[in-house]
Amino acid sequence: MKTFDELFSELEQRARTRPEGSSTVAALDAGVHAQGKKVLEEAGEVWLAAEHESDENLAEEASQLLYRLQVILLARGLTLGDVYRYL
Ligand SMILES: N=c1c2ncn([C@@H]3O[C@H](COP(=O)(O)OP(=O)(O)OP(=O)(O)O)[C@@H](O)[C@H]3O)c2ncn1[C@@H]1O[C@H](COP(=O)(O)O)[C@@H](O)[C@H]1O
Repeated sequence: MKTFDELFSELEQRARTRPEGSSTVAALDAGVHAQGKKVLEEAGEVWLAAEHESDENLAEEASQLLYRLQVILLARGLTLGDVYRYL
């Protein structure tokens, strides 16, 4: 189990070190268009899970949306601090 901030630190490290087989490196290399599509896809899956699926499925879809959101932020070089200042 990890927190949102811990996941972001892990993804920053993946972006820096670019290990073989990392899905984050592949997602970063895919570009902003593909990254944005994934954000929308996972957001839709969260919505559908909230309307029709179990709590467990909703939690899993939410985790994927958080991951995809972090990827798109990271690709633009933003930090979580850049986002948190608006919360
Ligand atoms: N939390 C996630 C995470 N959530 C989702 N995903 C990616 O999203 C995919 C599932 O998304 P989809 O439902 O769209 O499935 P899909 O369409 O079959 O997947 P693709 O064809 O798009 O690869 C997974 O196969 C992963 O590639 C994630 N990939 C990585 N993480 C975490 O990120 C960290 C770094 O991971 P790596 O970069 O892979 O080392 C680790 O802590 C991982 O647990």
